[in-house]
Parts: sequence; C-alpha cells; structure tokens
Amino acid sequence: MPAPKNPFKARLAAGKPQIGLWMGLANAYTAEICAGAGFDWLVIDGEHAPNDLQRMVGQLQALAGYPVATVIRAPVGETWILKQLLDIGAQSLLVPMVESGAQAAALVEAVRYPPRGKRGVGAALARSSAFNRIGDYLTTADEEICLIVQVESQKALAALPDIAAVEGVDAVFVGPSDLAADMGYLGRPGAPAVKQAVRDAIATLQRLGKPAGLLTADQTFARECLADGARFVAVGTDVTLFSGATSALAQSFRDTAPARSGETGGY
Ligand SMILES: O=C(O)C(=O)C[C@H](O)[C@@H](O)CO
Repeated sequence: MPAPKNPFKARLAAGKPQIGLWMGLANAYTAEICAGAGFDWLVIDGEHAPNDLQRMVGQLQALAGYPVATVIRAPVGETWILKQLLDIGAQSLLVPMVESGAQAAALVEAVRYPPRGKRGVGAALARSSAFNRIGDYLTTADEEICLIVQVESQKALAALPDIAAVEGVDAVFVGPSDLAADMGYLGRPGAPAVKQAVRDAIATLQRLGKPAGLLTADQTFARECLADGARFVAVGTDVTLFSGATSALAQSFRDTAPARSGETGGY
C-alpha cells in the first residue's frame, strides 16, 4: 500500500488553478469550518500563527475527511522541523525566506528519504504512514511530497531562476508582505512597485514552467495574478475575516447605540 496521493501536487501537475485560504486561528474547530467553505487548499500557518505540532496535528485530523488540500507552512526551513511536519502527515510544505538555489536544494534533501535525500526515518511512529499501516510508505512518500519555497525578498527574486531550476522544488510562492518590507514598502503589499514585482515573478516562473502562487486579500489583484498564470492563490485569511467581521458588527451598533454610561456586564 503506497503513500496517499497528494491532491495539491496533482492539481499543480494538471495545471489547474487552486483557490485557497490562509489559516492563522490555530485550532481544529475553525479549521473544520474553513474546510467546508469550498476552497481547494488551506494553509496551516506554522510561521506567524501560534501553531505547535499538537495543534497542527489536530487541524490535519479535522481536515482529513474534507475534499480540500492542506499545506503546512514551516516556521523556518530547518531539517528538524521539516521532518516533524512530514511525520505528522503534511504532504505539502511551504518554506519561508528562501533566497538561493543552494538553500532550495538543501530543502529538497530535507524532505526526501535516502538515497535522494536526508529525511530521518521515523515512519514507524508517524501519522504520515498511518502509524506504520502503510507498508510501502518509505518507498513511495517522496513522490507525494510537494515542496513549495517562498521567495519574499529582492535577493530571492534575483535568484529566482536558480531557485526554480532546482529539481524537487515543486512550486514557488511569492510573499507580497515580506517582499514589500524588503523593498521599502513595509505594510504596503499593495504598493504598485510591489504588485509589479510579484507579477514579474509570476511571469518568470510561468516562463520557467514552475507553478507560482501567492496570498492576497485584494481580489482584483488575485484575479490579475491568476490571469498571469498563478496556479495557487490564497485569497484571504481566517483571522482577518473573523476580526474584520466581528469589528464591523460591533461598530454597526456603536454608530446607533447611546454612549455607554460606563456600566459593565448586566445582560
Ligand atoms: O510575505 C507574505 O506575504 C507571506 O509570506 C504571507 C504572510 O506571511 C501572511 O502571514 C499574511 O500576512
């Protein structure tokens, strides 16, 4: 019995665009709500959300029964955490702050078993092998791993051809927020210069035949990038949707309610 097929990787290979959502609420309950929304893929963010391994396992389990692909973003591209994420069952890994071909090649080694790589062999204990019930996991896992590297600095964009040329890098995610910061537009991922840099990167990746993706809550920009050839676009985050909606609802009554007299509680 082989490792499970990776639907995210399969859709990339088929050239089908995938619409996703970023999850930073870091819990299985809201992850399951997102799973039923109709997105093609969901990111469990291990970099900027309070996601530890136990929380990420819980979210993987909550999502397991739904027709949605899961991508886990590692906090950093280091072997020790990548092997743990793979062992808990992540098949698609998003690794931040990749800036060279050499760094990308080292990541490929980290997510592959010997002899093609250096991933530690712990499948006997791992959820990824269905706790050792997938008999052929060790010899079939590599093919179903999808390694997505993030380019999010000017240095990374300059190295984009080298990064994209690395065998084993399955896709490249362009990070508008960090790219903006690096370009001198901190907090302004929608600045024209940043948007152009993102679109140029997508065009380069299209030319190199490497799937490109990004995260943007700007739906117009998302559609522009899809038209440019982006293959996996996250169009929002659970945190900002939840935070924005709750604030808007509260404010809508603030505009009509009398000024509070300072009393508390007492519903
Ligand atoms: O640089 C980016 O953009 C990303 O990598 C996504 C952000 O980190 C995400 O957390 C939204 O701010």
